[in-house]
Amino acid sequence: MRVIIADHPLITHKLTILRDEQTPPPTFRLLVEELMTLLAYEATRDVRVESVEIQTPVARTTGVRLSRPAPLIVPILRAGLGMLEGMVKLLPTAEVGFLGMKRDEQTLQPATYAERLPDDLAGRQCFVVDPMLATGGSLAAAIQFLFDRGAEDVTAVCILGTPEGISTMREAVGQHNVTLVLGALDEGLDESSYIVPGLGDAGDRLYGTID
Ligand SMILES: O=P(O)(O)OC[C@H]1O[C@H](OP(=O)(O)OP(=O)(O)O)[C@H](O)[C@@H]1O
Ligand SMILES: O=c1cc[nH]c(=O)[nH]1
Ligand SMILES: [Mg+2]
Repeated sequence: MRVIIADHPLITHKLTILRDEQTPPPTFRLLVEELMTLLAYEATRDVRVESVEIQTPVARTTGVRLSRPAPLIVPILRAGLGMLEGMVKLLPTAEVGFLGMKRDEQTLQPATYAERLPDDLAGRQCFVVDPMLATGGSLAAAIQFLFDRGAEDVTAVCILGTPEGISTMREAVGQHNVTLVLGALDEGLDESSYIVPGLGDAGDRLYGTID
């Protein structure tokens, strides 16, 4: 598994506001979307393209367009939904699948409550988005859904990650072709397995506390 940690002052600047407990939900939502767009630049570096010939007002030239089949973006609900628009903006022809997952805060096991994915993902480039890679259980379970459908090329994008989450992912990924893009690598987990320093519960900060 290839791990890319974004190292850019604009990302760190936006992350600092995102982490601040005083930042209200409307600003938080905007920043999550903007950070996704910045991280998408790294995450789509190897997106598949094909040549296309066009006529400019001056000359004929060869450019590229996104190859078919279109890439698949999979946000992990709830919090991943906050990143979807930022990714779709850069990949407007992409299709979108959904996974709904909730980490049990006692056992730390992810429970899947929604799944809407194409049956066959062979040959599709897949992009999974979720702001938080904590223990790694949720993201590992999510990419297993994709492997089970034949996906061979998966890029996961998280705003924050931990060394523990990366280890879990390495084990889950094995020899599959997976790239993990992080906005920042944080210190680790606290006694409740929240990311430190982190930003708290991303889903709650985006959409409110519902449990
Ligand atoms: O790496 P893990 O230890 O599995 O934790 C990370 C998961 O926890 C959060 O979702 P949560 O379960 O809080 O659901 P939510 O998005 O509905 O708030 C987050 O968005 C990840 O999906
Ligand atoms: O720090 C954390 C850990 C899991 N889920 C979150 O939303 N935040
Ligand atoms: Mg949550």
